[in-house]
Amino acid sequence: MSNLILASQSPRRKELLEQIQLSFSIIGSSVDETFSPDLMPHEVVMYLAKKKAMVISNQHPSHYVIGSDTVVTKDGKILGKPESKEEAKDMLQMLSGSSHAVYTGVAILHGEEEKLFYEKTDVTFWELTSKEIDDYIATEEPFDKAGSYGIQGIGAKFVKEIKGDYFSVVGLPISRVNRVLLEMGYLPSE
Ligand SMILES: Cc1cn([C@H]2C[C@H](O)[C@@H](COP(=O)(O)OP(=O)(O)OP(=O)(O)O)O2)c(=O)[nH]c1=O
Repeated sequence: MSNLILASQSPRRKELLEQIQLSFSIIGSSVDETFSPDLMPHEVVMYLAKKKAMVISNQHPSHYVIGSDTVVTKDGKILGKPESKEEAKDMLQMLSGSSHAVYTGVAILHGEEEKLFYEKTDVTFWELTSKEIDDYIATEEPFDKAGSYGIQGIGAKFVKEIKGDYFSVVGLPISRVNRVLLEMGYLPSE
């Protein structure tokens, strides 16, 4: 087993980490993703990232374990994954014709050592018609994604502008993950 573990069930996070040619194992971590309403968005994503990583790190303390979490924020509201078509529609209507922020938190745990960080990316959407939103929801792409869209998929056509790390919007800020692994003294091994 590789000494690097991605604690995630997200196919996107797997693809992103593969993109930078790190060798790693995957152990999905399912945790209760509820959080205190007093937390700020950056605190939420780091808290949940750590929770996901911790479950796996406790079982593999000699490994470097990466956990991550992504949310969208708009007008002070934190948007996670939609649970229904109605919720997806509400979220996309909220995002239409304006800017929102995408926060991705990352936790890298190595025994007692821990690094937590987050990236904030600003995304601006074109004005969307009700039909565009309905047609998009019918593709089912929104359902496993924070904010009800995927910038890497059909949702790309809604995006007018982005400021910050694209990969963080997809679910993992890979260049920063790589930097932090180096800082922690991570050396790849098979
Ligand atoms: C905004 C946006 C989010 N997303 C995804 C990234 C995350 O996978 C998902 C947010 O849910 P998360 O709870 O962060 O992650 P997950 O449940 O998919 O995976 P795991 O907890 O096992 O690591 O939304 C996109 O794929 N594209 C986008 O443009």
